[in-house]
Amino acid sequence: MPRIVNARVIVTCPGRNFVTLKIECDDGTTGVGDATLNGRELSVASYLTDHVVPCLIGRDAHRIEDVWQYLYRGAYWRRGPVTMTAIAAVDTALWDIKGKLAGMPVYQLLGGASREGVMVYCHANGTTIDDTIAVARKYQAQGYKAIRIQCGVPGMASTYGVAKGDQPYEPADGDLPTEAVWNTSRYLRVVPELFAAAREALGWDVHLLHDIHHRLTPIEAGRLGKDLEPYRPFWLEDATPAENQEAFRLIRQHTTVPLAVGEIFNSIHDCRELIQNQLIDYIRTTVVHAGGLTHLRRIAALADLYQVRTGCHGATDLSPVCMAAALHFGLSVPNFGIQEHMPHTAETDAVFPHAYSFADGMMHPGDAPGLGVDIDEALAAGYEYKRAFLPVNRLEDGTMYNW
Ligand SMILES: O=C(O)[C@@H](O)[C@@H](O)[C@H](O)[C@H](O)CO
Ligand SMILES: [Mg+2]
Repeated sequence: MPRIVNARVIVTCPGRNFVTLKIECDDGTTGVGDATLNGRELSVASYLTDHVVPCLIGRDAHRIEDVWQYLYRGAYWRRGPVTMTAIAAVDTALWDIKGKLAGMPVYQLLGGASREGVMVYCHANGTTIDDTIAVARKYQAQGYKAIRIQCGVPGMASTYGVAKGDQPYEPADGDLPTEAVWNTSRYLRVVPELFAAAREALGWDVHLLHDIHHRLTPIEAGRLGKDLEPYRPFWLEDATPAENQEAFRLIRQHTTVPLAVGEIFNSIHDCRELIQNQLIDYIRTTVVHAGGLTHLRRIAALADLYQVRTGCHGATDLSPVCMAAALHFGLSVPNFGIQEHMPHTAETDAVFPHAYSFADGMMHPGDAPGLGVDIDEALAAGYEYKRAFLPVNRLEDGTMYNW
């Protein structure tokens, strides 16, 4: 029986902060789990160091389900992004260990491959519509079959999803939260123009996605959905804040555009009504924030009953460890929809050597035993944590709004 003898929480910042849990067994086998929560990294690092790691030492690393239940029920204060990210890191690391001990890639342990590869979507963004289309053309030429398009809003200094200059897009951009300003009516005017231009330039053989990022009311989202129907979006994401899952009923009444939600969810309870009432088409929960592979499989199994497909979050503030785990999951899960893929920087990839690969619009986790990813601890040690907050967002009259 592989007994857990050590677990290290590694905080590193190769251009942006990542938190990784590395679990070590008495036979030397190790496993890694992503524990990164953008803007709240140290909360999870402390939760793991102070409240989880002491309870892991001496446990049987094979008992993934029992450890999951121990950490979930044993916390008493259930759920929440910090707790579920910490549990996810442990869960992911134990699946990595189990795969290594079995000599099999994790997707084989999850039931084997259900497809040849995992279709991914990338991000095309630009200050203007033309800039966005130019980036989208580049990705289309690289073979991506699905592209998320986001552009600046005329009259607004900045907007969600649009990088500054030629820097890679990184929202956590300040030692304290930067303040953005939002204007819904300007936004509602430019997005249909963006989609019209994108269809004109890119044609119909590419999936086009868009992230509203929690910024519309349900009826405004219904309006935008209606306006975009002629352009057949693959999905509209985070149309409205989803704490009130019922709100999506109103959007559904006004548009047939597929809806995706869930990157900020951390358990099945956040999405149960949305799924059971078929108020969404894709569930975005991901390995690192929704309790790991063990819980994500439960969410996907519920979604499958209601013809809801997966669309896991995959931004660059989720580490390559999460990306690897998501690809094993995406290769195997029956109701796979699509996987987000924002390529990490070379600096980050060097810290997290991995086996996953991209070709012809799809990714594959590789066949290395376990997850096929690790953390180079010596390299990681050279990148000191640098506090960074996600922005806040206000309306033009100063009212706090959703970022
Ligand atoms: O769909 C997405 O990728 C976005 O919603 C993310 O970029 C999100 O803003 C960040 O992950 C927040 O840290
Ligand atoms: Mg999003």
